[in-house]
Amino acid sequence: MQGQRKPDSLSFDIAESAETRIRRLISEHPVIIFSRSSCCMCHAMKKLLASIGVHPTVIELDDHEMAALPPPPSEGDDSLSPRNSSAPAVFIGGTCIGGLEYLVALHLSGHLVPKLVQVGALAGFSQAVQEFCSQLDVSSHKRKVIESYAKAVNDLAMEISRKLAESLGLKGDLFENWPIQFRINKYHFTPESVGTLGVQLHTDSGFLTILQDDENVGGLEVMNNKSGEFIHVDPLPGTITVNFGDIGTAWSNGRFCNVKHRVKCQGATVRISVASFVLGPKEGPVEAPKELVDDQNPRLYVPFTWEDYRRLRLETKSHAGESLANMLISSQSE
Ligand SMILES: O=C(O)CCC(=O)C(=O)O
Ligand SMILES: [Fe+2]
Repeated sequence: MQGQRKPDSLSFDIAESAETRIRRLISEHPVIIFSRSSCCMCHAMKKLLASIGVHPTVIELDDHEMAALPPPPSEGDDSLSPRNSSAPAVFIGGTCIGGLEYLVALHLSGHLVPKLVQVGALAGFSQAVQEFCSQLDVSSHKRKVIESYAKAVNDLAMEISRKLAESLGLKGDLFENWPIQFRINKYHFTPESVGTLGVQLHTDSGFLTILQDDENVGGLEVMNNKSGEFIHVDPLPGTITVNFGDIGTAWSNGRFCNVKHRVKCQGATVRISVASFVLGPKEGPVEAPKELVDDQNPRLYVPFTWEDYRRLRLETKSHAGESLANMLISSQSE
């Protein structure tokens, strides 16, 4: 076996020197930590990276191999002590960052996350959140607040969606990569606005919405589909509102009801709400799972993508779910 097989990612070829092996591993993994076994500093580094959504490769080395690690760039922060050769070291995008102190310092300076984005180590929603923050040029404190809010809402949305699917007898991570879009609504209501609509009657176009409504100022009204009457959703601090959108109705083969709602001004004041929309599948069409289709429940909608559906809503200016009728199988066979 010696020297014949090309070593795969984490394997160790006896013919490779410690230096060659380390160089190879550094080049193959965007984020990698070298550490002696059971090191609490390595654990702390892993925890810090995991809190940002990055799960580094960790390689355990013996003392001799640790000494062969390349040093961090010399222009590092002079206030930090030089790296101890037996302490763990993290490499990002092929560059040695150094030990725990250096990693924390990089994070506190706000440079860690952009570096992780740059080397492609942040996946899915984490990357989207980082790019969103970079466009707004927000401070590192605000970036952390947005990051933790996005992560909490993302986790909650996935948990609620999973439970809803379970309630229909479906298992698995069915909504794993479905994008989530955030919207912050700020209403500047004046005395003249009282009684007028801040948001016209609509359904949300996606699968599910998590709405964190203003804790003090009411105005959200939900329509009862049967009677056409409006129900006031009064502010209740510490709670969120969850409703289905059009994709929810199509995906569930008509079992989940998209909710018509609006916002009416109740007083001259500023009102703020944060809506997080679980849209639809990232790739491929929205389609009711086969378990939701049988003789009693024939398939209602043709497969369609969220983007196409959204375009149709915009083009036809139909905001309250009317476009779903165009997607009915019965309407297409006429
Ligand atoms: O501001 C609200 O309470 C509701 C906002 C809303 O319905 C939306 O953003 O889709
Ligand atoms: Fe809405």
